[in-house]
Amino acid sequence: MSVTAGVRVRVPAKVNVQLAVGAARPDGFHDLANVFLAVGLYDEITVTPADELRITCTGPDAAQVPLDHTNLAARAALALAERHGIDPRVHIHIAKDIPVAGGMAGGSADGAGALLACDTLWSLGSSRDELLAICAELGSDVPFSLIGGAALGTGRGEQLTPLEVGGSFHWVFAVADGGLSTPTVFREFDRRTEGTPVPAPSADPALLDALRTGDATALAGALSNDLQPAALTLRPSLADTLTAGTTAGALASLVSGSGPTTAFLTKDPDAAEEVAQALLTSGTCRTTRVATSPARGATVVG
Ligand SMILES: C[C@](O)(CO)[C@H](O)COP(=O)(O)OP(=O)(O)OC[C@H]1O[C@@H](n2ccc(N)nc2=O)[C@H](O)[C@@H]1O
Ligand SMILES: Nc1ncnc2c1ncn2[C@@H]1O[C@H](COP(=O)(O)OP(=O)(O)OP(=O)(O)O)[C@@H](O)[C@H]1O
Repeated sequence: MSVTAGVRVRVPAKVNVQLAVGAARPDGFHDLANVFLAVGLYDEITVTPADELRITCTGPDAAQVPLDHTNLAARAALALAERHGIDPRVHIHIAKDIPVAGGMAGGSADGAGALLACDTLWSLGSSRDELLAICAELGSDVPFSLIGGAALGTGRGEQLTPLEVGGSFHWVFAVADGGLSTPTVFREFDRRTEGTPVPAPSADPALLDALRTGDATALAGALSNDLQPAALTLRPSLADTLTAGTTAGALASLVSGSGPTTAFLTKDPDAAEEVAQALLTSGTCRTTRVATSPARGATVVG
C-alpha cells in the first residue's frame, strides 16, 4: 500500500503594537499604519491529497471555525489552484491553537499556511511575491501571516515593509468569551469619528526604535491601537481585563487588533507567568496564553 505524504506548515498569530487608522476609503476599507509583530502561538495546517477539497479542524475553538469553502484555508487552496489550472483535491487539516475571532489573525494564519502548504504539495515553487499577491486578495492580515517577524503594513495593511527587531518581547494574552467581528469594530470606529477630521495614519518613530533596540519598557510606552475605544464600546468588560493585567505588573496593556483578546507586555518570562496567573484569578477573561515575539512566519515543518 502506498502512502502519499502530506505537507505540514506552522503559522504564528500576531499582535498589532501600533494600529493607526485613517478615514474610511471609498472601497470601505481604512488606510492603516499597522505595525505587526508575530507572536509564538501557532496554528498548524496539514494538506494531503484527497478525492475532493475538504477541511477539518481540531483545537479548543474548533467548533467556531467554518468547514466549508468560506474557510480562509479553503479559499487559499482554491485561489492557488485556479491560478495554475489545478484541481484542488486536498484534505486541509487545521490544528487550531490561535483564538478564533480574537484579533490575532487566526483565520489569516490558516489562509497563509494553506497557501504555502499547497504550493509545496503541488511543487509549484511560487515566488514569495506571487504568494504575497494571493495573500493580499484573501485578506488584509494574510500577507503578514506569511512573512512573520515584524512589519509595517500600509494601504489596508497588505503592503508590508519588514522591520528589524532587536530582542525578545514577552506577552500575555487574555482570551475573552466570544469573538468580535472585525467589520463591526471598524464601523464603530467610523461612528465614533464621524464629523471629525481623521488624520492620515503614520508609524510612530519611537515605537519603531523600541522594536529595533528590543527595549520592552520603551515599547510599552509607545503601544497604541486606534480601534481600542471602539472595541471597548462594543465590549465594555474588556476595561476590567486591561486593569487587572496592569495591576498585576504588566508594563502595558492594549486590545489586540480588533479584539476582544487583550495583550499585556511584561518585562520577562517570569513576569508573564505572574500576570497570566493574576488575570485568571481576576475572573475577567476566559483563559490566558503566554507567548514570545518575534516569531517566524509560515514555515514548512513536515
Ligand atoms: C484589525 C486588523 O486585524 C489589524 O491587523 C486588520 O485590519 C483586519 O484584517 P482582516 O481581518 O484580514 O480584514 P479583511 O478580511 O481584509 O477585511 C474585513 C473587514 O474589515 C474592515 N477593514 C479591514 C482592513 C482595513 N484596513 N480596513 C477595514 O475597514 C472592512 O470592513 C473589511 O470588510
Ligand atoms: N481558518 C479559519 N479560522 C478561523 N476563522 C475563520 C477561518 N476561516 C474563516 N474564518 C471566519 O473568520 C472569522 C474571524 O476569525 P479570525 O480568527 O480570523 O478572527 P480575527 O483573529 O479577529 O481576525 P483579524 O485579527 O485578522 O481581524 C471567524 O468568525 C470565522 O467565521
